[in-house]
Amino acid sequence: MTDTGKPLLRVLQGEAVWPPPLWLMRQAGRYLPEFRALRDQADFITRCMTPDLATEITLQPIRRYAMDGAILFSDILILPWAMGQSLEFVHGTGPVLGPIRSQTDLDRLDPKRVPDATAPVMETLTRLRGILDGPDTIGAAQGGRTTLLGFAGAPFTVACYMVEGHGSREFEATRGMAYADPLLFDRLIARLTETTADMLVAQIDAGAEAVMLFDSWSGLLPPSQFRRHVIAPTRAIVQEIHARRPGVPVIGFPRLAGVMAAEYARETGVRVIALDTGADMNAMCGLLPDNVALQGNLDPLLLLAGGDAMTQEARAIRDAMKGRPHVFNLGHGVVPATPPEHVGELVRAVREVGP
Ligand SMILES: Cc1c2[nH]c(c1CCC(=O)O)Cc1[nH]c(c(CCC(=O)O)c1C)Cc1[nH]c(c(CCC(=O)O)c1C)Cc1[nH]c(c(C)c1CCC(=O)O)C2
Repeated sequence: MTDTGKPLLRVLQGEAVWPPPLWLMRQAGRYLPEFRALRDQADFITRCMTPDLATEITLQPIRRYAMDGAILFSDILILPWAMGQSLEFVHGTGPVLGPIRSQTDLDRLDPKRVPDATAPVMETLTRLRGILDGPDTIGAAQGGRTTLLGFAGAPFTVACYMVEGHGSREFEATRGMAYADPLLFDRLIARLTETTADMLVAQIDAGAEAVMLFDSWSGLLPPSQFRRHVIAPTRAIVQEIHARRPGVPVIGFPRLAGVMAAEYARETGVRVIALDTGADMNAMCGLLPDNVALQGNLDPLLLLAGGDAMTQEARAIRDAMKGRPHVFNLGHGVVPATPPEHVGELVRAVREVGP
């Protein structure tokens, strides 16, 4: 099958496809027993940096559910780690980093390290693309339908973890720094903008057919800060990718951005906007240019609950988007307690079209 035959890639390029292609954020993860089995073999960073393991983990949900998209198994915090920031994933706590609070801290980071440090990630993408499009593996079993997605965190969300040094609900140290030392914060965002664009171009060269920018905490910012730290750097990254690798779609996920999501979609140049659970997809359609595709947005907790309520809501989202370029997905990641059978039911419900 040629590239243009992949349903997800067609939608990412602006075409309406029925029924819509689907994949799920965090589709490779703790809810899968086969993921938990590999989890004991190595710590999280080692799993991301070992092509054998990262390739296998990426493919687990593709084997089970024949998803239309395979998203690279990695993390948004691999970029600061590759620049030299200390990073550890602590069981039960999440990521812990040596916080960046001064120009001296920022100067210690070295963007020149990124290509070497992320070489195993690129190797993983190249292997995945070979398998997904290859003749005698799961690629063939699924008719080569699966699109390979690369990703990065968007600068603001990555800066949240870099400055705070750990996860948070409010990221007060980060948002405080943006006001108290705007030049330092701008320099951090600028450094992330450049390194993120370079890393995504490298992911495309290694085999990614589209890339996604996760801006999970963009919704914490008021409009003026949202324009400065979310829209402007995202636009710069999208322009750089489009200039250097024309035609490769970028998916943007400005989580919790509310009404600012419309301005984001218009101003950044993303081909696809991923909407969170709280967004009204229909209302958003009216605010978007016709050539911007939508992705989303079933509540991950409805997937956890399963049953008729889930399949009905999934079909309602799907049917409301009929005729528009739409990628079916969740509004945020699969939660770890989700029964894998519910994912199977969801995939069947979205793919079954009535007479
Ligand atoms: C904010 C953020 C991070 N990472 C990511 C985001 C943006 C999306 C979102 O808002 O969820 C993105 C991400 N993280 C991971 C992927 C892989 C691809 C996928 O399956 O979606 C992607 C795309 C793997 C992961 N990243 C992480 C795990 C769990 C690691 C484990 O326990 O094995 C996985 C599968 C760890 C991680 N990584 C991060 C946190 C806060 C944590 C700890 C919380 C948690 O455990 O869920 C940072």
